[in-house]
Amino acid sequence: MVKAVVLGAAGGIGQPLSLLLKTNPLISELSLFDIVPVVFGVAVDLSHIATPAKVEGFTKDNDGLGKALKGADIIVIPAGVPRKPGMTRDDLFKINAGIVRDLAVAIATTAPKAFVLVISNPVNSTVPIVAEIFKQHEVFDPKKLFGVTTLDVVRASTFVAEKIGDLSVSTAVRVPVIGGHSGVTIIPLLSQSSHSLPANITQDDIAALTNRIQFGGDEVVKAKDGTGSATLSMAYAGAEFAEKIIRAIKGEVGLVTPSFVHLTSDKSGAEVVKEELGTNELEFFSCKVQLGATGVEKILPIGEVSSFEEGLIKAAIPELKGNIEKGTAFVNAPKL
Ligand SMILES: NC(=O)c1ccc[n+]([C@@H]2O[C@H](COP(=O)([O-])OP(=O)(O)OC[C@H]3O[C@@H](n4cnc5c(N)ncnc54)[C@H](O)[C@@H]3O)[C@@H](O)[C@H]2O)c1
Ligand SMILES: O=C(O)C[C@H](O)C(=O)O
Repeated sequence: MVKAVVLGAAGGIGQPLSLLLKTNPLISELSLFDIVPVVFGVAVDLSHIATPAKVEGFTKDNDGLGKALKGADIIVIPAGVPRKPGMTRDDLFKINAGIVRDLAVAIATTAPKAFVLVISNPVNSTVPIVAEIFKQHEVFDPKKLFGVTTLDVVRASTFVAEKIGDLSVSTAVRVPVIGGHSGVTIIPLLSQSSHSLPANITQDDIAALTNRIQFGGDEVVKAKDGTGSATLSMAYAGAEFAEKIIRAIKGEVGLVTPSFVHLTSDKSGAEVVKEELGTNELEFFSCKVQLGATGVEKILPIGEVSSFEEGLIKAAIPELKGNIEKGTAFVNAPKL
């Protein structure tokens, strides 16, 4: 029995993500929470699909959030505002930081043992916010908190397959994307791609491909022209990541995926990554993570990278550090 919860379930990501989770036969209960009442309609609509999950919708009324979260195994958070053209993900902090903080408080008090998957931007800051709230409530388990960076991985697979000239290989293409989830903090390791790029590819092509993966979100924001950012591809990526977590909970071994996780100081493998990065100053980093039934089983080394990628890593560290500290300070700043 697996209970999954979507917070922000009536939104652009929330609705298709809830649809994909409803079609996942591993989920037995699906609770949908949003602040807008259309979430009830979304839940009724999905409840007619002939798959095992029992679906229910909740708003804030009558402690809906508490009821939605009760007994949750996995909680996915796409609640919050999306970008418009000209905005950075950090520009969303002002609104989304408070939304994510309040949801984290509810999780800490109602479902502290659940796996928490954060989609709301800016991920580099919202994940630290959740961690700090959990620390304050003494329920922080770094193995169970994930920033969802899967869309970067999905984009990398697609764009590499396009370069190869065969989209049919895209689901098999594996490109680790590490770092964070915004602009230069998104670090695709094309040198570690499971599928070789065409032999005639130049360093300029690699730089252009890297840039497209780093700024793929902007491509969608521009195309949607003021009406939002990636929703459908994000729902696909979120459902894929959630499925991996659920399969791991159910005992499947050997699942590896990049995710923005806490670099704990235990023997999880984080020490090796810190050494590779040449800094102890990052509390979070998107790493290749080996999943187990209790969450992050092992953080895998970054491994061998090209000198171009080494430059990307160096360039990402200061921005990532600032984003993480901003999230942490938001929770811990003294109240005046
Ligand atoms: N991690 C990623 O790769 C990634 C990809 C795409 C979008 N995003 C982010 O996901 C977020 C959502 O994007 P969207 O396009 O679905 O936006 P949206 O505006 O379409 O939907 C957001 C939903 O959140 C709900 N909401 C707002 N406050 C809430 C609260 N306190 N509790 C519960 N629900 C609440 C809204 O009512 C709305 O239904 C944005 O911050 C966006 O930047 C992240
Ligand atoms: O670009 C955005 O703001 C949404 C998301 O983070 C994305 O990568 O598509």
